[in-house]
Amino acid sequence: MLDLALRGGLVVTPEGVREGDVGFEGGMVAEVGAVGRARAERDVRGLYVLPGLIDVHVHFNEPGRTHWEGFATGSAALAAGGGTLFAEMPLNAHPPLLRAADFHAKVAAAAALSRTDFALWGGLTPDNLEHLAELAELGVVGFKAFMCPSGIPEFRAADDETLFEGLTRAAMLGLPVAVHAESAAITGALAARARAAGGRGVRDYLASRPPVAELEAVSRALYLAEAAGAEVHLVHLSTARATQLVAAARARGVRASCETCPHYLLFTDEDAARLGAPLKCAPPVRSAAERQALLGALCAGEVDLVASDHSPAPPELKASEDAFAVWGGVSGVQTTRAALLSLGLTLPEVARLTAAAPAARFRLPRKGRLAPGMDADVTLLDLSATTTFTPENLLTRHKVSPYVGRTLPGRVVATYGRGRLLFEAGAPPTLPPVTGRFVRPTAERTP
Ligand SMILES: NC(=O)N[C@H]1NC(=O)NC1=O
Ligand SMILES: [Zn+2]
Ligand SMILES: [Zn+2]
Repeated sequence: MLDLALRGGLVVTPEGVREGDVGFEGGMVAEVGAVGRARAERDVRGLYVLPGLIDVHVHFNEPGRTHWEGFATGSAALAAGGGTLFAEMPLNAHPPLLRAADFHAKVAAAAALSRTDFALWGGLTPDNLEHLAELAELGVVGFKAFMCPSGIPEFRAADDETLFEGLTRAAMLGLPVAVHAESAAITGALAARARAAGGRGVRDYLASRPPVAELEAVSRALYLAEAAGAEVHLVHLSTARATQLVAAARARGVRASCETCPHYLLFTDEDAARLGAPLKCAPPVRSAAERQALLGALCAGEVDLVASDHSPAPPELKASEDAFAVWGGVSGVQTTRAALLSLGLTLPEVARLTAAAPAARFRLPRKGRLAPGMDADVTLLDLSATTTFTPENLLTRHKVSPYVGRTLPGRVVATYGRGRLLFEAGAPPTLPPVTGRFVRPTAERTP
């Protein structure tokens, strides 16, 4: 007998939408279609039933900067946006995750506080090449490197030599390297020049990180990965041309993938000038023409997946009049699917970009699809409703976000993680306490 039957929903897979039931048993999907008897029933007629969102790029900043976000609030906000798993970046926490000794405190905190399941990225910096193997052993999904300053002094940028050596080692360990690709030489020189001339405005900041800084660094990362025989994942691409560089590299056999973020698809430089600090990020949001081209690349299948790059900070770090001094990072862990739906993407496309593709790319076992034997990670979505995001319904620790005041399509009615209720719209915030589990990637498949 099933534990729970969701009856009569519109079940979404990357292949399409079919009316049917979904049955849970022992935390897994047991049946899809017409399912048998269950101890509990939920009528979900008229609701879309999607695989839980997987966000492979968040900064929850715990331990050490829990006052910036933390696992408890970050994962609650993720679940409220339909999310069931996140992969957390190694930086902004203190210490950053650079060696085995940093791992245990982080896993303990996440296992105690996270509502959703979680995976972890290790770091790749000039300080920890000798520690990549021990991090792989502990189950990180890959290694994150910055080609420019990260904003966190204790997480140093990888010079080309470090990146090449790190890629070589990662290849031997069977893990990908995720790269923040902006040229330090270009952005550093342009920022110094602007500041010397007294530039402090949003436009000055945007001009200091032009598309060519991304394109040059993406090209370099792809060449280094190719020479090292490594898997490389280009994070938060902000231009269509960068996604095309990745697609071209893949066509010549480089094991490369890429992601973009909702803020590059929804917002432009005009919005940055108007909204200021909530929309400051690196790379920055682009012109309307660049935004349109990136959306075209996404629709043409040149982007593997979408992640939030949720990187919040306390309001006082988002308050300076100097655009260069403001913390760079967008708070968006709760809004990814609403944002994608506002762009006209179909539900199967959304399910692919936010669940099936990230699970497959990072080899997350039993995640990303609604099928028998997979984890019962499910979002119930009412597409006849909209959501207006407010400081009250955003469950993040801080409420500085470019999405505040925006009305976007759909309303998350409930989220289940391994069959347990993680979020229920309208329910008091005291849902039964549940915590997530650490997810390690499966071994690389031999070709
Ligand atoms: N350190 C950190 O979170 N940086 C992120 N913020 C941002 O806007 N881009 C990033 O890489
Ligand atoms: Zn980054
Ligand atoms: Zn990031």
